[in-house]
Amino acid sequence: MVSKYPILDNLAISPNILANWQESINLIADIIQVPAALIMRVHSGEIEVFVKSSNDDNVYEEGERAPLNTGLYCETVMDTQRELLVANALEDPDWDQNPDIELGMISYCGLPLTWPSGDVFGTICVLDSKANSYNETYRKLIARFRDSIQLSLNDIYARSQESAQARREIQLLSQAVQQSPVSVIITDARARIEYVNPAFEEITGFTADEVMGQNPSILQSGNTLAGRYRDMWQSLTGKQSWQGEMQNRRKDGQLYWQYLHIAPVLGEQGEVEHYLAIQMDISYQKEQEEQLQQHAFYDLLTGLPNRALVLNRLEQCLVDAKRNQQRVAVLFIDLDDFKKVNDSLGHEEGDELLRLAAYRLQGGIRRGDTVGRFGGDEFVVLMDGITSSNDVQSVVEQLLERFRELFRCSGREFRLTASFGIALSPGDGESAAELMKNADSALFHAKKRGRNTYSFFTDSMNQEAARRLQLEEQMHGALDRGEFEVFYQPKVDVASECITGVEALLRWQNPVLGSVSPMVFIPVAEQTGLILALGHFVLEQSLQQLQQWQSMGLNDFTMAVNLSPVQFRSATLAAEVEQALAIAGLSGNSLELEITEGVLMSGQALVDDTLATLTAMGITIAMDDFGTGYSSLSYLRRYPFHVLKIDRSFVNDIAEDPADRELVCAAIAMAQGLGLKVVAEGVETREQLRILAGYGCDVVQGYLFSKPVTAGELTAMLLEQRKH
Ligand SMILES: Nc1nc2c(ncn2[C@@H]2O[C@@H]3COP(=O)(O)O[C@H]4[C@@H](O)[C@H](n5cnc6c(=O)[nH]c(N)nc65)O[C@@H]4COP(=O)(O)O[C@H]3[C@H]2O)c(=O)[nH]1
Repeated sequence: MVSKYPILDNLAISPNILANWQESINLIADIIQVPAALIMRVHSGEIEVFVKSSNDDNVYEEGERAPLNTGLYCETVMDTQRELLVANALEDPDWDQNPDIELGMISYCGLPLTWPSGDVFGTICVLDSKANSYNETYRKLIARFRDSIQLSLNDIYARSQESAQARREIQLLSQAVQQSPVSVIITDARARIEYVNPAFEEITGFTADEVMGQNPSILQSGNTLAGRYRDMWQSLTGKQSWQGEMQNRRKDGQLYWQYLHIAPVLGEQGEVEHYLAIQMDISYQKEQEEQLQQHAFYDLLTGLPNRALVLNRLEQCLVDAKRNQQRVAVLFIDLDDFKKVNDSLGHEEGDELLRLAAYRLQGGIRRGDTVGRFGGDEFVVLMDGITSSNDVQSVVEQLLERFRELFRCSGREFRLTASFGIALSPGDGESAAELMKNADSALFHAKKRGRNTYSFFTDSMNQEAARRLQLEEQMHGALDRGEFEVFYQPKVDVASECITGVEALLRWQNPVLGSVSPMVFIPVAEQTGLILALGHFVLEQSLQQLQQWQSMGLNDFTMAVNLSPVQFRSATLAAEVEQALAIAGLSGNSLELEITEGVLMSGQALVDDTLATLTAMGITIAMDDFGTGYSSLSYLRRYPFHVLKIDRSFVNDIAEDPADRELVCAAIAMAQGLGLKVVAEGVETREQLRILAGYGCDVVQGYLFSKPVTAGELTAMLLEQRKH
């Protein structure tokens, strides 16, 4: 049956409140002295005796229900929502038929009870078996009890609303947990699993049933450091939450990375009742991270630690070494002439060779030491736990030994050596930066000593490095400041002792460093790249000078200009020379270019092409410093040389040293056999000249005739010669 009022009869009334109401109803019955005081509760189509006064003569039974629409007093109260007072039903034609009369109840006084929502609860009422007008005091009393019951109803209603809200929230939360892509585990206080969500099942491969009651340690991979678990339990037993990364194992044995947030759930007394763990599978992120790490800290070509990681490890080694009162060695390694080999090999094979060199280094160091690649052909070895330099020396010698074996790459064999610079903490530096710098200086020194060797750092190298730095600083902008000047040294025909040519030699006069030898600044300019601008300057200046001399009628000699191997790496060299000749208005016949073995060793096609173009322009090509390299002879045959310049180191001792004499004699004979003109450098004495003339040397150059001089001085010399 549909109720005629909005009713809310499903809300439970707690036993506490019921007990309260019972007391109130008993009190009302006592005070007003009636056989029945009642709280009635409406249901759909019925009304229930909800609480009744417990006096013996009460004719109503608790829980007893009567149908509505039967003319009950209470129904009228509920209908009108007002107080009803019937003093004597028997005498009241409106009430003389009501069902309570049958129970002997002929008077009634009642008030409505409603929920705060407006739904009807029922009534509070008193009934008497005799006529009763319920004076003002009684009616107020009933009203006061009604108000108090009404307050309870308000409370019950509010709380029911709250718990309904809470229920809704819990429902929502549990749905969220169920559907969450994040794995959720709830355990009891002893870490036995009580709940896992579907994401857990999916990530771990375990079903909820399989893990119930188990410890989450079933997921452990054995790869997470014990310290991490200790750390976690320390937080949890301290009732703190913990978060971190762990590597776990799925049911099928596969490893995965997870980010874990675990928190204790505390009871009302503050004791741990559960643990709630949330896990995210971060394997993918981890993989990305590792890749980034790999890129950031490892060299892609060789897989060795890169500069950043090596420096990092060095810092760490230095801290440990200080604590243990031990030393750290830094070995700076550079592959000798790798550039040339690389140029002749091509990129891929060059890379392969670097990888092979990296393996050799790796195979020659002690376990625990670090080999890193600094870029290019530079490597670094870090050795800790060193007590003396002997420890390092034996390792370096072993490494040099490993490099003695030929490298095999693309079916070819290569000899590739390495130079080592060594610095040891704390003597050669306390910081990573200082040690690296000093190992680098030592390497520079080893290179200067002829490569394929090693040098320990010394203080004098420091000074050398400082000087080099100063040199670089001063060289910067020196060309624009006009600090460079081209000097000229005559070349003299042995038979006539006439000047048949001049060699352009660069001079640098710096306000801070004074006069700097080209032996010193040319290698630095080659390394910094400044040689390109310097080379261009010399070419331009010397050709313009030659043009001036020619315009003065001094035209029966050539101009020799030195070219650095670095200039030969530029594809535009031949064009540059051609342009300089054109600007000076000269033909190629008046120019001689002196190149060293270094240019040819790289063996690249570019060198062949450039030399061919230059020769085609009528330019004379001279091999400079003959005798100082190893393969000069084969190069002589292979390339289009016109002139051979015998290095002054052989000429120097020619009068005293029979071996040098032999060598020079053989060189001249061979050059002549190949149709080359021979120029001997560094002739200082008549005796040397006599010997050279005896061997058939064509031209000499040296202090005997003149040091390199300014253009003005040489003009005077040329004019003087013309007179004779
Ligand atoms: N002791 C002694 N030395 C003599 C004698 N006659 C000549 N010399 C020196 O021998 C060197 C000959 O030049 P180099 O072998 O081409 O050797 C040159 C050359 O390799 C390089 N260089 C000089 N100018 C240039 C340049 O413009 N470009 C390039 N790429 N290199 C240059 O620097 C080197 C040294 O140049 P310099 O100091 O001018 O030294 C010059 C010259 O001054 C002598 O009788 N006794």
